[in-house]
Amino acid sequence: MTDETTDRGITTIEVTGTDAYTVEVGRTILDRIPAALGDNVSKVLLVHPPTLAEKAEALRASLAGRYQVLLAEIPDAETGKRVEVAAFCWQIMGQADFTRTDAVIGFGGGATTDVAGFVAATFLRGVRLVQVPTTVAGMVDAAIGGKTGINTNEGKNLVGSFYAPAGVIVDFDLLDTLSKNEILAGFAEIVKCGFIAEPEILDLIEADVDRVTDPSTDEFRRVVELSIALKARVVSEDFKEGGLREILNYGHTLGHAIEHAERYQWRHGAAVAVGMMFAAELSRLAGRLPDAVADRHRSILDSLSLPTEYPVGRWNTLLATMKRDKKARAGMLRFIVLDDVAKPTVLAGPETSLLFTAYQEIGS
Ligand SMILES: NC(=O)c1ccc[n+]([C@@H]2O[C@H](COP(=O)([O-])OP(=O)(O)OC[C@H]3O[C@@H](n4cnc5c(N)ncnc54)[C@H](O)[C@@H]3O)[C@@H](O)[C@H]2O)c1
Ligand SMILES: O=C(O)C(=O)C[C@@H](O)[C@H](O)[C@H](O)COP(=O)(O)O
Ligand SMILES: [Zn+2]
Repeated sequence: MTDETTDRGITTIEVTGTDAYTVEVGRTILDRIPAALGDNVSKVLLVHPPTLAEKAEALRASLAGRYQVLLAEIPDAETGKRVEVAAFCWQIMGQADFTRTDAVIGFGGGATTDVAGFVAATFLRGVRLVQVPTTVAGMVDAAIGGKTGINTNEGKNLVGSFYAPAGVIVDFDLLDTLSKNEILAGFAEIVKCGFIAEPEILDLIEADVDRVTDPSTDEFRRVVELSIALKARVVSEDFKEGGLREILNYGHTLGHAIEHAERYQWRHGAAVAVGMMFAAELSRLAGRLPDAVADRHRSILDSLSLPTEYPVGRWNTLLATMKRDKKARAGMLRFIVLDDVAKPTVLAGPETSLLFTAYQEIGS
């Protein structure tokens, strides 16, 4: 960390590996974007959703002295994660004669950074990418680790690539317009980090849920930084999800199937919350997880007003979609389950009857 960043209270978290980069966390730090972009960049595509138009225009103006900045306003949330939207961005870059020394900035929630990352990964087979997340889910998870992607009619994130950003700037000032519901949805990924590896997160949520979910508090910063540091450690060791990285998918097998079944009208965090509850029940019924830890999932998710139930009649649809989960192998479903807090493992090929019993436990 340089003296300049230390003096400004910026936390730097390193992601190591072939394409190493830094995640910088702080307040009022968007002026760190040029350093993250690196040298020789002349054109920048700033990808953002309509909700962030004002903030994106301010960012464009602040960068305009150094770069030619083109704004790409894309549809909001999951409607932005479509191939037509990627094609819209490719067209802007093609018409502006972008070269391999030009860059993309993903400026938005996880949906925006996922599609911006995919655009950067694919245009000219890869241009520089800086992620500037504006939601809690984006800050602790989506902007870090290089999973980029879009949805297809058949399922969530079915097309994408692993493509590391050149840097990630996490500026808490950007959360000033984010609704409490969206903050709480982002907490599903933080709770995930708590159960798979960082029990301190669970203790902090249980100690004072109002303070921990308030972006102005030290507790909020602590759980965000713990989550980022965990993600950085995991993706540094296993960028392309050969093994360890699968733990970050806790709750996502059923969660993604719910998002698909709900035509993306459910927030990702809400679907992952139900998915984690299901995975906890599955772990318990498989004889691995103590009842108390499964119950702890329910009480923590309840305290964050996140859902823990789903209509029992939807099972067949969800099961069919889960077969397209990226962890599945040759028709065999694989789930991340827990042996205890911070002890994640893989449950491969569970009996359909066991899955259905676990689902009944969360059925409404
Ligand atoms: N690549 C990864 O590793 C990874 C990890 C986690 C989640 N994801 C993906 O991220 C998405 C979920 O992320 P999300 O919860 O950020 O959803 P999102 O991007 O849909 O954002 C949620 C909503 O908040 C709005 N918004 C964003 N920033 C705002 C701000 N500062 N003020 C006001 N409104 C704002 C958005 O316009 C949107 O309506 C999903 O598509 C999920 O699959 C990817
Ligand atoms: O970074 C990862 O790896 C994750 O699994 C993080 C998840 O929170 C995220 O939602 C991710 O996009 C899911 O990836 P997928 O491979 O299941 O599509
Ligand atoms: Zn997720």
